[in-house]
Amino acid sequence: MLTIRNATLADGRQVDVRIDTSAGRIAGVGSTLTESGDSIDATGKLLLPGMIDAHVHFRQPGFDHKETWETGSRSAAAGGVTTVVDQPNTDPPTVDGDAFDRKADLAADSYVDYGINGGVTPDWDPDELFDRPVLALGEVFLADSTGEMGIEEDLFREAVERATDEYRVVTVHAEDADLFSEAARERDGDDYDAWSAYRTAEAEAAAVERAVEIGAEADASIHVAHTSTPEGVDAATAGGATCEVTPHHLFLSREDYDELGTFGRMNPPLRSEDRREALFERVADGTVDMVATDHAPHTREEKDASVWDAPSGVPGVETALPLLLEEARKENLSYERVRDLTAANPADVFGLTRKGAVEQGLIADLVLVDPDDSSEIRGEDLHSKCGWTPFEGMAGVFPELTMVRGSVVWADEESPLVPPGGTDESADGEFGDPVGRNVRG
Ligand SMILES: NC(=O)N[C@@H](CC(=O)O)C(=O)O
Ligand SMILES: [Zn+2]
Ligand SMILES: [Zn+2]
Repeated sequence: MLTIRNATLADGRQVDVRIDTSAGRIAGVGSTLTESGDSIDATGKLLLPGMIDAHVHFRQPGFDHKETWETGSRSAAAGGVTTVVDQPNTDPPTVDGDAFDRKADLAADSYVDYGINGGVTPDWDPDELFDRPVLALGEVFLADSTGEMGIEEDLFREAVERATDEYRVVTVHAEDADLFSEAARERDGDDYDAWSAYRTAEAEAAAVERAVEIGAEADASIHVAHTSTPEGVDAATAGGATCEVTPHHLFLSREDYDELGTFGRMNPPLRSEDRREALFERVADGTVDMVATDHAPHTREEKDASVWDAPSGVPGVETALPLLLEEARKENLSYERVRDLTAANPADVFGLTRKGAVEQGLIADLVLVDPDDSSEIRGEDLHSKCGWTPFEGMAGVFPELTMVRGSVVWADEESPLVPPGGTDESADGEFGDPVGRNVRG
């Protein structure tokens, strides 16, 4: 047993939290718990449910040079993410039984819990896929992105119907390539803003509307990935779908291209400051269901290309919760909102009923934070294999301690707990053992 004493929860309650470390569960939450076993003093510290990141690309199999399950999940643990959902655009793409099994073997190296999504291409094998513990279907690409997995509408409809029969959520990459601006393609390769001019906001909104329409006809659970515009959020919400927003669309805009160059190229692209602010409002007011990172690392060498040739995608799994906690520290978001965006709502949308809250009986996925300890985000301090971040120089509040099912997977040098038999020291903390498990069994 471990007692975390006098911690502050997101709703402001100061409680003792008792953890059954062998069962990996929260044994009690209250103000008068009798201590038994080890205890740590968490006075002045914030205790949150671990972040559930519904959208990561850990790049294995096939692209180990960009990220691996070990490096990606370490980055997650150091950023307070205790569950990730990996997307199917790997090599091979996760569209059949063998590809799923291969990825599941690689995920055994994960430091945090994980779900593995199934993907859809013309040669997908749903029977084999749904014979496996697939968490959800998606991201299903309605336009090409990294991995060129864009599909036609009739196949999308078929996939939505099958996923619904299998009681799975369908996560959609909603952009309509017919509405991309071909005129923008004439702009120079170092005119980085051209990428946002090319993959238009209208292309997102139209694709979201179509996807939720098809979803409604099948009575499906549609989740719109990385909605980058207020119009996209409003179309998803109006269509009865859930949606996610990424940190890069919340904290970066077209005005950052001068600084970022191709390190600011992703799909869907960065939008105007006005749209970024309107998106932030929808995150703060509860219209947006969750923040998910779309952690999509590429190497510096790959990004060293024209805006038309560089790959799309940015890392984000380690900086998402810290950036949101910085907004809460500045009182732009409530801690309860941060908790709902990063844990309670993803747990609810993806059916992870034993995760997502600091409550007795739930799985002990926990993050301990000093809420006032803001620090500078630097790519060199982060643990992703790619070694860079688009948030360089911004402020974040990083976890002191991250726990997955009662095991310490990350402890920074201020942490009151160190991982028993931790694997190795990193510059600013220590990892425990890789304890990640498939959340679907
Ligand atoms: N978002 C991106 O720009 N890239 C993602 C794929 C995706 O989410 O579309 C990637 O896997 O690189
Ligand atoms: Zn996508
Ligand atoms: Zn993605």
